[in-house]
Amino acid sequence: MLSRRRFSLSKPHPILFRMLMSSGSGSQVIQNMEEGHFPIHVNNVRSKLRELVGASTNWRDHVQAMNERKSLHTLLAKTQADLPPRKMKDSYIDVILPLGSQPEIREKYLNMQNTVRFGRILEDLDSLGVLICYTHTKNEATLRSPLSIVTALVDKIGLWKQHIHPDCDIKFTGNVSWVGKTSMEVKIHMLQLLDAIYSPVLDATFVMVARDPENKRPAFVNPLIAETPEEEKILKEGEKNKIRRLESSRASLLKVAPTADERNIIHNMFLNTLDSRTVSFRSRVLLPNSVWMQDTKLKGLEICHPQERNIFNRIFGGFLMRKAYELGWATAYSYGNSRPYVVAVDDIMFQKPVEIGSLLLLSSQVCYTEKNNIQVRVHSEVYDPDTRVHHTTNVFHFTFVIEKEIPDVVPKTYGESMLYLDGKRHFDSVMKENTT
Ligand SMILES: CCCCCCCCCCCCCC(=O)SCCNC(=O)CCNC(=O)[C@H](O)C(C)(C)COP(=O)(O)OP(=O)(O)OC[C@H]1O[C@@H](n2cnc3c(N)ncnc32)[C@H](O)[C@@H]1OP(=O)(O)O
Repeated sequence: MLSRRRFSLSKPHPILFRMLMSSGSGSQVIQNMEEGHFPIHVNNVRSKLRELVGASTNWRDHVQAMNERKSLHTLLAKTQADLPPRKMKDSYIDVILPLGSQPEIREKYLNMQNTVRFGRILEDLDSLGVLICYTHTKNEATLRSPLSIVTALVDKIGLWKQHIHPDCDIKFTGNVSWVGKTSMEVKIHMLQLLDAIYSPVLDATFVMVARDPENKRPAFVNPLIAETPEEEKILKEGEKNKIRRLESSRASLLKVAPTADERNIIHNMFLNTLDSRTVSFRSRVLLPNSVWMQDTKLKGLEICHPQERNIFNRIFGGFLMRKAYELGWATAYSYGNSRPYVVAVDDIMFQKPVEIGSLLLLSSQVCYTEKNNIQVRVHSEVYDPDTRVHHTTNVFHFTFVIEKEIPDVVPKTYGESMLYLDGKRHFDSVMKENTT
């Protein structure tokens, strides 16, 4: 079988496009194009979402809009079996981001290196993932949806390309790929028009959760049925993904001790950094070409203004991802002294909603390095200055690559060693994914 090496610093592999087209997602793309689906302009995704939940366009009307949503409680299903099953193609959506054909929208997406701001793409992926779920759960008989659909997890985003061109059209396609009782897995593909052909840029898997109109309790979503053996396989993969997520949560270093191999790695690093001139466990020295993990940190603060709200009057998940990504990118940049390129994003768990008005503290650090790869972890928490209480809202994991040699990051404390091992687990899973 061909190696699906998702990302390298070399030119994109021409075979990738054909592979995508021959995989489940690709044939879905062709099938739906043939069935005459018209793409939605990216600027219309948010307005569609606003209409679906009846969100206010002005902040001053948000309380009234939320009160109106309460009456939608009666539309919620009592059991999942009360809802009609849906097919994968029912939630299929094409969205166009016409950077090539509509130059006026480029500005928002442009970075200093004349490529596309990946943080903006994260925002679009998040809104699109939610719209796909609303399409899956749509009840033609009602204008408004009683569901509040929120992002629970960015399972993974793997990039096929190093550069995203700022002047070529982009297309997103996606559909619901697995359904639980109240949660939905969504797969999204992003392609860019180069030399008259759409080539893959990235693949993303999100998990969205449906809640009642007030976003207080979980709410049932329509079951999903497979129509073809290919779709059956996608459904089974979704089930496996759910099990994998549970297993990795059980094995979290916050809950259980590291494995024997991992303990060896940490102990060897500890021995390598003991000062041979003193007979002390406390005197530590860095090997050449390495950096203490504690010296790799960058921090940021965001005041969460209403402008960044989502349709449920909380802070938009895509905005949180953009801010975390940009801080993570700057962390990798200052660590490697050279422009980093994102390879993968994985396992971003949205643990708690961020309320409007919160002070959001972002803290980023390099937690693992291997060859010219940098694994960055960004922790975000909200802080209430009145009570001085902190709450973690998200942990973000980004994998970057740099075009030159970088120093090794070295943990000093036990806590940092756990961050190192967690970073290594994330990096290894990204690499495994890239080569299978
Ligand atoms: C107004 C103008 C605005 C303009 C437009 C703006 C842009 C448009 C914006 C559009 C909107 C953009 C979007 C935004 O901006 S959404 C904003 C970002 N996201 C959030 O704020 C979510 C914060 N987190 C939470 O609220 C809770 O943790 C949630 C609700 C997620 C879970 O809560 P809780 O833990 O209590 O849930 P439960 O125990 O009852 O389980 C319920 C189900 O959830 C499944 N589950 C849970 N966690 C995970 C996980 N990590 N991986 C996989 N699955 C997970 C679980 O298996 C179960 O599934 P099932 O077995 O039932 O199937």
